Amino acid sequence: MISSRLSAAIRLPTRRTLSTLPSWATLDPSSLGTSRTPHAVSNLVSGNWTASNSSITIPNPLDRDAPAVCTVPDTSVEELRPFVESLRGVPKSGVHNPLKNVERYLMFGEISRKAGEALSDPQISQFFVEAIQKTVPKSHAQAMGEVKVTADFLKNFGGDNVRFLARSFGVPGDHYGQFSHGHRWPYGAVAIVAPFNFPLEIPVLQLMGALFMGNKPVLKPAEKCALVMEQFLHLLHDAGMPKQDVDLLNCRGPVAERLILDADVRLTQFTGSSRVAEMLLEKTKGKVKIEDAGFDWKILGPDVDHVDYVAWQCDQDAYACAGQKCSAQSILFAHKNWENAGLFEKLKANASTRNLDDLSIAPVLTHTTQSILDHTARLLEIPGSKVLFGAKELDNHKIPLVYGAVEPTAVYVPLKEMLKDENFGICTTEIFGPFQVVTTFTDDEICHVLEACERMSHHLTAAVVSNDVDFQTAILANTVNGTTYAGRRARTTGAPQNHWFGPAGDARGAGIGTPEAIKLVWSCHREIIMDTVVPREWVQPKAT
Ligand SMILES: NC(=O)c1ccc[n+]([C@@H]2O[C@H](COP(=O)([O-])OP(=O)(O)OC[C@H]3O[C@@H](n4cnc5c(N)ncnc54)[C@H](O)[C@@H]3O)[C@@H](O)[C@H]2O)c1
Repeated sequence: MISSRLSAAIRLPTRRTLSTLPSWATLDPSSLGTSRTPHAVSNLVSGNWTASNSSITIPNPLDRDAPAVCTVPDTSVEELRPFVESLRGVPKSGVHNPLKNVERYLMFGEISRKAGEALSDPQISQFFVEAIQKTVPKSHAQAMGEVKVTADFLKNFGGDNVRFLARSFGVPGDHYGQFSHGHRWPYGAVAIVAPFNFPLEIPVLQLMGALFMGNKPVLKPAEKCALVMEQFLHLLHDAGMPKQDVDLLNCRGPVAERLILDADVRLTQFTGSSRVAEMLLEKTKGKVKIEDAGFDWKILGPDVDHVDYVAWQCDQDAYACAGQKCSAQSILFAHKNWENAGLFEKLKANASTRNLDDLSIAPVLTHTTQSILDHTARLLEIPGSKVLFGAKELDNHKIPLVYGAVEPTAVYVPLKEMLKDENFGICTTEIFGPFQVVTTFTDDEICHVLEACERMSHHLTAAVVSNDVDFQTAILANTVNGTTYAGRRARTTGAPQNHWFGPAGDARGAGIGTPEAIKLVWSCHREIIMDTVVPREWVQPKAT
């Protein structure tokens, strides 16, 4: 039965007492999707929690017969005025900058430290794990990983580390009294549009970056998981963040777009599909930094070793979180030596251990079962292609029909066929689910593998699984993906707080997580040239 599965996977306490809930919480995650009166998520604008005239009901993603998980404000364009006024009240010079309200750098260092400590508290981390799992089902380990990365990120920016983000530099001038300073300057009113798949990590890392650099952000989370960030804002307020510092807008996409245009938002950081990214870029005339679709490749080089390890990592990269990571392994190029070593059988065996009971496989929230099976069928029209495993609906599930329920799937396509113009597009289309394309190559075909990487449209993550330095260097030197792992343990997934995560090869690309990413996305360069001393002996020269 689904209900017993759910409680096992999510580790629901049978009964939660008030003392086990954080003092700031406005919901009990264990009651989400079980209560006939679902939690109603609120908006936050200019420091006030508000409701909208109508709401969106978020179904229980694991059980179509169960009560809704929550309702989310369906804010209409007519209700945007307070949000527009809040953002229009923010000067272009931001809420703080290196010359204004500098004490706020320290204030955010302290908020970040406290929030990181809070999120590391076992009761609070479990609160967020459950809230994540109820909205975007994923295994306990994956949900806990998301919470831990977020907590570690927040702890990284405690103390003076927020002000260090705004570190300036100076260069001596041409004459006495002249000196130039390069500063990191905020944009003022900014927006963050976040996707559903990491309900906590992606919005928190971008939101804090925006705040650290002196901006006032409005956050628009994905509808399906909005309750997670609603609760996190309560945590931030408890950690000392003024309520006016962040607005939270819950609405459908086009309404958020209206706000961004009407409030003259100076910069939007968008994470989500390429379709929406392109549309927003066009409407805002380019004032968007994007983290969009990931079609991520892994190349297994000729040097075969540690086959079990590599098979395990391939399975995790393709199917953890039901493949709903933008960094998920979308295509595997395996040297023939790996096929001969039995890699594909091991991949199949690993995938077969995944099940709904522990959420090692889970609902797909942006494709239906039929659309994934249709995509598979289209790939199978390519000569020589075949199903390695999967390509079936999950057994015995109650996932709502608007979502997808498919087994971990791998479709083999011959490399030469893949490269044909009529096939390349479909072979390199991101399916945001437990789905990958697999192909093989020989030593003579490395150039074709590189050609495939060159022709792909998105360059987010990649992995070169090889300790053969010649091979590794040839691949790394001729490709561009922004976050690329190399070596026997290389993976495509992994966006911890300690390294850059983001695309390369795209002038509009954003990054997330590190000081470099924060500075790049959330501040611009301002040069202030001090020129203070007119020489006593100055004589007016001829006009030029
Ligand atoms: N590159 C990355 O770091 C990264 C990370 C996570 C997800 N993704 C990508 O996100 C996609 C899946 O996420 P999704 O289904 O939530 O994406 P999506 O584009 O459907 O939605 C993302 C957000 O945009 C909002 N939105 C929709 N239309 C809008 C509009 N016209 N104006 C403003 N906002 C609008 C949505 O409500 C949501 O909050 C995948 O393609 C995945 O690869 C990328």
